[in-house]
Amino acid sequence: MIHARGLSRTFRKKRGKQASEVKAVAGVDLDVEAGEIVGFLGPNGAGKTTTMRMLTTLLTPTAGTATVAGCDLLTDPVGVRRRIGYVSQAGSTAPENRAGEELVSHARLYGVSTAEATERGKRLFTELDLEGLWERQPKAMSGGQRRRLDIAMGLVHVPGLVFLDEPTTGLDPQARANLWQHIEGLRSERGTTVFLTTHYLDEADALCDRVLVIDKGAIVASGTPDELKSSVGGDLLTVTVPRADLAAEVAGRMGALPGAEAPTVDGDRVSCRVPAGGSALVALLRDLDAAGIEVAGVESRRPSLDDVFLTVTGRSLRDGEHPTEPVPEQEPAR
Ligand SMILES: Nc1ncnc2c1ncn2[C@@H]1O[C@H](COP(=O)(O)OP(=O)(O)OP(=O)(O)O)[C@@H](O)[C@H]1O
Repeated sequence: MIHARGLSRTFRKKRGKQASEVKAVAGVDLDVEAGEIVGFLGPNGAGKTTTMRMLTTLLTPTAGTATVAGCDLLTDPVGVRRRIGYVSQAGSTAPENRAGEELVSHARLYGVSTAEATERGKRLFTELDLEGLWERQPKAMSGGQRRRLDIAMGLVHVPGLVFLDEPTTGLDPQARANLWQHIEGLRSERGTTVFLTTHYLDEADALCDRVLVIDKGAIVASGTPDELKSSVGGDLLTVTVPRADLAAEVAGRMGALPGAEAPTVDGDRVSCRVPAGGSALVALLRDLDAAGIEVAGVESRRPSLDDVFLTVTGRSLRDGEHPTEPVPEQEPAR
């Protein structure tokens, strides 16, 4: 459904007399098969939105090729546009128009009849918890309601491929859960392919068949959430000791567990990665008990997608809470 090779975008920035280049996306190869839900993750400024804007024809690549929904991105952008839905971070509704009318006229642009567009629109309003807001102007809606309206706009023409740029940012937990259900429903009932960016790792874990991690404009990891988590190298075992002077002894015994990586000590906490946390924990507790060493707490934790992030990008996704400032667009560097 999406096949991109060497997709790149360089921006030229001018500050006073100084010109510089930003390689926002640097040679991305990616494949998304029909019916997949694929999550695109990366720290702030990694190149997610730029990649998405290229794949949706809103931005011209400086290099590379892609086919999107069966159409060539460079030679048939109109074909791509007709076959996709795109929900940008900024949204696409005019603040003054009535929500329902806006939705119907959007679907009409794709050749859907008014009757059918109205029926689909009303169904989407119910499913996305927007009932009673058909006549409301977006400017008089809450942020979460507007976000859900944006999503309805991206779906009303029933595209086979939907791009969602941070669809659940700003939604409350209930609305997020509804949207996840809706996205899963799109796939199971209509075979829709979904390509989404998110900052929520639990979302990627729960919703996505596959995850691609981008950092500094390049794909640095890809796989199912489980594959990525297993690639981190085992479960994280943590023992808390009642007195910090016991930590070195515990670290020595932990490091002797089969397949254990070198333990780290942080005050009264000793941690290391082991291939199988459950059995390692039992063995360690027996060993410590036999040696008469008391422990204050133990934990064995499976790697999370955040651990994957830390391993492949050297940063936690939670480090970059603040989105990068948008920079005025310049001509692409050729
Ligand atoms: N129009 C532009 N002009 C100049 N530089 C840009 C432009 N758009 C993006 N960039 C730069 O390209 C890089 C990638 O930005 P992009 O918005 O694709 O990242 P992102 O992964 O979507 O980040 P976020 O998670 O913060 O939305 C950043 O360094 C950004 O500052």
